Amino acid sequence: MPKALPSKFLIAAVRFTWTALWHTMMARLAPRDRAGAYVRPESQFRHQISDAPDNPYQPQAGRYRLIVGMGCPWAHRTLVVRAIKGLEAAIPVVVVVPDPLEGGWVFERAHEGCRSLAEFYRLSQAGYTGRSTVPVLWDSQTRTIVNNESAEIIVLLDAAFERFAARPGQNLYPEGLKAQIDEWNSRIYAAINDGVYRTGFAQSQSAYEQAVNRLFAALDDIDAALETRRYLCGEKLSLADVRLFTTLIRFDLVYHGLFKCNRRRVRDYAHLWGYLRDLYQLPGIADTCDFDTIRCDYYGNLFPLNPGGIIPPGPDLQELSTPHDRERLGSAEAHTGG
Ligand SMILES: N[C@@H](CCC(=O)N[C@@H](CS)C(=O)NCC(=O)O)C(=O)O
Repeated sequence: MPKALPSKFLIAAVRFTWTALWHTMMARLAPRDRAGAYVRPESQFRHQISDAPDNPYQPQAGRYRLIVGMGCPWAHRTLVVRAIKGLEAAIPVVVVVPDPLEGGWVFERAHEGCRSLAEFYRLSQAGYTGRSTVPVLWDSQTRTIVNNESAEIIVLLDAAFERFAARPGQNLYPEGLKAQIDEWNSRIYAAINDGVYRTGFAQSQSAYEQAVNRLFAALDDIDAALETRRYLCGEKLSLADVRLFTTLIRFDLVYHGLFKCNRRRVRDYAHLWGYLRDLYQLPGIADTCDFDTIRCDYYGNLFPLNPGGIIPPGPDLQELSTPHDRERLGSAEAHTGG
């Protein structure tokens, strides 16, 4: 005998309780404004590494550590720049993984005597109560966090470690293109990098619709722009491409399903799909992409978005390695010099 559906009283009670709990958990996971839109907290450690004489954080090989979670798109930016510049030997990486019960990051192996990233933040700044996010650029000499804002870490990795880079001269933020890169960055950040989170973390229908419309309008525009230029700023790779890449590479894998960004997939776009394959196939980049971890981190750990914890296996990403035919639009190098 098939079982009857639950009674309407049970359905009403469970709906009420689950919705209330969902809003409570979402409010912790994703702070929101009054309209239910996600508001990302500000990063709090904002020092620079440079050879300015009065700066305590001087460029040195082996002194700094990059702390990353392999699922995180913001941390992924720093790994991509590290790979493009050839800074693997100069700046070792320390990996953290999500702890589903604690709801935060923990070290794969205890680091500086800390098990969790939250303890590690407090080691750097006693009494720290903000979010313990990745990426973190850590100074092992002063045992302090230099910077925990990916947008700044990638600029300083590009500029400050030139003499330790295995591939020096790859300039991802050249003087002459700064204004153009900054313009792309602000559009891409709001509508796409943060936009997928604003879509997935929306706590009202109207906040969701606003974010998802803005996201796909931006993707449509960029797809059109990429018809005639190989990269966002023309022939040469720049930081704007790096910032777009780490969201695009996660798009069909997790944002399309889990974050309800499902109007189209990247692979449905005429030019974005070839562009993504082009970036993925640049030397060293595929090694920075850990698809299993991305899938597990998002589907397995964002409990309020996926309470059943089921992790889907798809999509098949083999095609990322197929020819993209974008060489015809220009060279694959970043700017050299200037
Ligand atoms: N603005 C930061 C955001 C970094 C961020 O939100 N990282 C997430 C992982 S994808 C995180 O560590 N979240 C932990 C938390 O919010 O407690 C950056 O770009 O560096």
